[in-house]
Amino acid sequence: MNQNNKGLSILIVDDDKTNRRILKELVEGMAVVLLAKNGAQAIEKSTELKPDLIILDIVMPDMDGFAVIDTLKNNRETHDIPIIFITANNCFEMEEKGLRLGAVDFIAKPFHGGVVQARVNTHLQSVAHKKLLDQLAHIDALTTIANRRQFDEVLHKEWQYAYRNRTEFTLAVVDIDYFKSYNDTYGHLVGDKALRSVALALQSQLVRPRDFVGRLGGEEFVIVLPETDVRGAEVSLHNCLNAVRELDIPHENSQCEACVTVSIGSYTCIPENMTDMLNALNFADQSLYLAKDNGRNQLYSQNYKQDSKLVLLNAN
Ligand SMILES: Nc1nc2c(ncn2[C@@H]2O[C@H](COP(=O)(O)OP(=O)(O)OP(=O)(O)O)[C@@H](O)[C@H]2O)c(=O)[nH]1
Repeated sequence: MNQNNKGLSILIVDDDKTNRRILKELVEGMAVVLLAKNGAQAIEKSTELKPDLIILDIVMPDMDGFAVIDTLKNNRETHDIPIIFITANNCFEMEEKGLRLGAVDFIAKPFHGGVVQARVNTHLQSVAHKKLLDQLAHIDALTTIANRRQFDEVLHKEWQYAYRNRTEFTLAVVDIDYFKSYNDTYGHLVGDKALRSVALALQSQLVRPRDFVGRLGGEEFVIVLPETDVRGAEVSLHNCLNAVRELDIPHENSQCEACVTVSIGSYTCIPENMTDMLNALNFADQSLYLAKDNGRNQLYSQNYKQDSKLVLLNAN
């Protein structure tokens, strides 16, 4: 068993039961094994379960391996899954065709068990590395919460969801108060530590699975609350204000409290179209400006409705 590949899955596609069993026995120590006995099942399971690697037979009734790879490579959901062809019908033309269609490898039957295991292991290792790099690319190194890149992706996805399903959606921008003077007073390294604590305090208040907090940059964070109306958002965001204040990080030069606090600006709406996404961020920014202007350590909440009420909640 290769510990590095833990948590990965392999889909074995073969119309022959014995082949499926032998291949399963060969690779089951390396990853979770899924099985499909024809092309249609292979496509269904790939789309639904998103395996990390597919071992695909070429000659199968109804839909052969070439048709399967063609379908998977043309689907945005599955086109990145690496595919290894395995076939008794092996000749250079078949191998070339398979590789040109996007397969990462080609194994001829009858196969040698050790060779199959070594090749599968190599591909699983590169999947694991890719996943790790992908994770790192979406995390803010200082605070360990999501970064700007992940925020952009989440915002796009959740905005689209809210637009399609006509659900309310809240976007909030959070900014640490008087952080320049915090750095000037305590030094940049202590400032970094405070940034980390604030990030984790915000994160601790977001309990629903799709709630999201990320660092936009500097001392600014962003919160996405899908399927959340203005009232629900105000409760969560007020909790965020309190959680930061309750960290009780001394800030002797803050002009609003004796500890580190944040101001939050939010905007709640049901998206009217896909292009309004940036306007929502502008509205949340505008709310933040108003919260700062009104004395900091508070939430300023706006919503899209005609009867829009502007809410100011002090943290205390
Ligand atoms: N320690 C630390 N400081 C940072 C980081 N990124 C940005 N900052 C600092 O955050 C401060 C932000 O200052 P300003 O934009 O003037 O805002 P502020 O002093 O918080 O004032 P208000 O937002 O108006 O309350 C600057 O001094 C930046 O250097 C970081 O990664 N680490």
